[in-house]
Amino acid sequence: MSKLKIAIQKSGRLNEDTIQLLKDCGVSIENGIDQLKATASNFPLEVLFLRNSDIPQYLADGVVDVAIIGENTILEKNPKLNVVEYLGFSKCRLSIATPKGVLYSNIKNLEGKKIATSYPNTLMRYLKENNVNAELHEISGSVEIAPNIGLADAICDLVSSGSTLFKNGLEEKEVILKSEACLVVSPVISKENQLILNKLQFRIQSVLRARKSKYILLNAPNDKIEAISNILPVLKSPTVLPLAEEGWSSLHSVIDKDKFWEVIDELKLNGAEGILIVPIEKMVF
Ligand SMILES: Nc1ncnc2c1ncn2[C@@H]1O[C@H](COP(=O)(O)OP(=O)(O)OP(=O)(O)O)[C@@H](O)[C@H]1O
Ligand SMILES: O=P(O)(O)OC[C@H]1O[C@H](OP(=O)(O)OP(=O)(O)O)[C@H](O)[C@@H]1O
Ligand SMILES: [Mg+2]
Repeated sequence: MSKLKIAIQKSGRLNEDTIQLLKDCGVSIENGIDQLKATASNFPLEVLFLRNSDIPQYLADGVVDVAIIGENTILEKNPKLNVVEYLGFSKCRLSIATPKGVLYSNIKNLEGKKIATSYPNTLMRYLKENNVNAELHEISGSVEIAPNIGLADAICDLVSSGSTLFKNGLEEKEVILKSEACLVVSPVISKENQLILNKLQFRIQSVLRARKSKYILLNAPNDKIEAISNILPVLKSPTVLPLAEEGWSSLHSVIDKDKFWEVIDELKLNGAEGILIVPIEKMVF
């Protein structure tokens, strides 16, 4: 039977969350520490542990069928590749930064300047769109040091908390793109493996949906059920079950995990009691 070949990062920022996602999808992969290839024991999947920068080419050539990788790497190496799912982790942005205090009102200020970056293609595209000519210096890491050693006037690199910029006396001036981990498919995936990918993607979607949601249970007087149902930011109308105590019911529903705190006071004002919020493992539609 055919196996879907998936590329994931060998080690680094994406590795742990990627393996956790596959685990949450019920896919068990056991690889020794130095092993670069592993086979799932309970799903037709072969996992290749690779360097991020090599993955776009392997996708284009069909050496792997699919990959979990930062969208920033795809946009830099091969923007034509097809992103089929955003995965909600490794969120960061690609930004232009200059030394603190340097005046900067817009991208035109970079005309004729030197910019150090690990993202020359993405940056060049952005500069071209804005009709700016600048000199790019490609560096593979520690880009933030470039202005301090006189190598560049500005940098273009990934930012998340901003602490690397801060530590190097730099200020973020312009966001070029926002990125997160995503699922990317090879343009030459076989029909057979596309069917396996559909199954994996269905599982991923169920896991991601569950991560965004919580299950809410609360007790309420019967005459308040309608008011409370109207407040709850739910997918469908809640399940209402009678309590042993006359005139009271229990309401159950699924809510967006970020919206709960916005409505808690209103729920209480409308008589909700004994509110429980519990995690959901999978949400299958
Ligand atoms: N500070 C950050 N916060 C959140 N996500 C980040 C951050 N830095 C990088 N990322 C994301 O994680 C991905 C992997 O980054 P990492 O530094 O682990 O690998 P790399 O050095 O780019 O690649 P390679 O696997 O080739 O060594 C990046 O492409 C980006 O999508
Ligand atoms: O805004 P922050 O939270 O400080 O994160 C930004 C830093 O994180 C990444 O580097 P990483 O730590 O992955 O090191 P690397 O350059 O060796 O990949 C990125 O290249 C920045 O330097
Ligand atoms: Mg990095």
